[in-house]
Amino acid sequence: MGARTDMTMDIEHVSQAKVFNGWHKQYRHSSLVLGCEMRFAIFLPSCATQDTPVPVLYWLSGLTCTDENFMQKAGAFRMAEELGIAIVAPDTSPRGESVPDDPDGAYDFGLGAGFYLNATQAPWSEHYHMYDYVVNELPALIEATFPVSSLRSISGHSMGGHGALTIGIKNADRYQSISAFSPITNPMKCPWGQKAFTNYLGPDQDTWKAYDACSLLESNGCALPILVDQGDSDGFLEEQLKPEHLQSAAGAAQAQLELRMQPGYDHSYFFIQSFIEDHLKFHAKYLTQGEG
Ligand SMILES: N[C@@H](CCC(=O)N[C@@H](CS)C(=O)NCC(=O)O)C(=O)O
Repeated sequence: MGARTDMTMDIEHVSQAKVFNGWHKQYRHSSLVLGCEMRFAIFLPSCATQDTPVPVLYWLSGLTCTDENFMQKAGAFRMAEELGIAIVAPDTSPRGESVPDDPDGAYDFGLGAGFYLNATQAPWSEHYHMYDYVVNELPALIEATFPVSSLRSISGHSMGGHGALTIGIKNADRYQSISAFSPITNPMKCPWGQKAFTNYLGPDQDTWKAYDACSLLESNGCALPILVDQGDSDGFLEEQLKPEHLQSAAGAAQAQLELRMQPGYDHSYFFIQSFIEDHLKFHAKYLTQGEG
């Protein structure tokens, strides 16, 4: 079944399940900015109606993920229902047979690894526009289709933590608050980021700064509150994630960053599940209680 929106786009209902009195639903739609079919998931708390629209937390997942990892593993719905917050989880890259992938099939580039940027280099530049998708196209579709308000916050994990930080820092007028679990904080200085940026953006590192949270803090500062949780037993911590770089950049920019190192936790959704309620309550302060 297709529900026609104001945006002359059809969205196709894929699945739904009642959870903690709210609803988890998946949809497929044709993305204009990505040039392919995309699937996303939404959790709608039971209080969401046309008369009482709810704010939305956008969740950006990490390498290899789809809309399903967070929704199935994070354990977020009991608290999202209690707080009256919708959660939207997009996919992590454009998808489909016409979308190019890493030539060696590696997990850290191409499909499942869109890095929430707009690629400028062929062949990636035809479809890989996850920045525009997350910032503009998806919220417009969500707000035209569901009983939600235009109050938004953004969070994510690993590559998605990089996405949440960079998108939030660059669009402080569109979001209320930013959080991240185990984010890639300084992609210009780590192997995952250097591989992705070289391929998607080309060799000129000046163009990389627009998608590097530490560079963006240096050039833009950040007016929004930021919460970051990082496990100290995360196998990617030193080589890829570098939270100390974010802390220095935030300090220099006088940004409101709370970085919490969590002893014994790794990079998995067990870690996210352990602290997701803190992140939901953090965002609720700015989404539903007018702080900020
Ligand atoms: N060793 C992993 C690396 C990728 C990875 O750790 N992905 C993280 C995000 S960076 C994730 O959330 N994986 C999916 C999950 O745990 O559900 C693999 O090859 O799949």
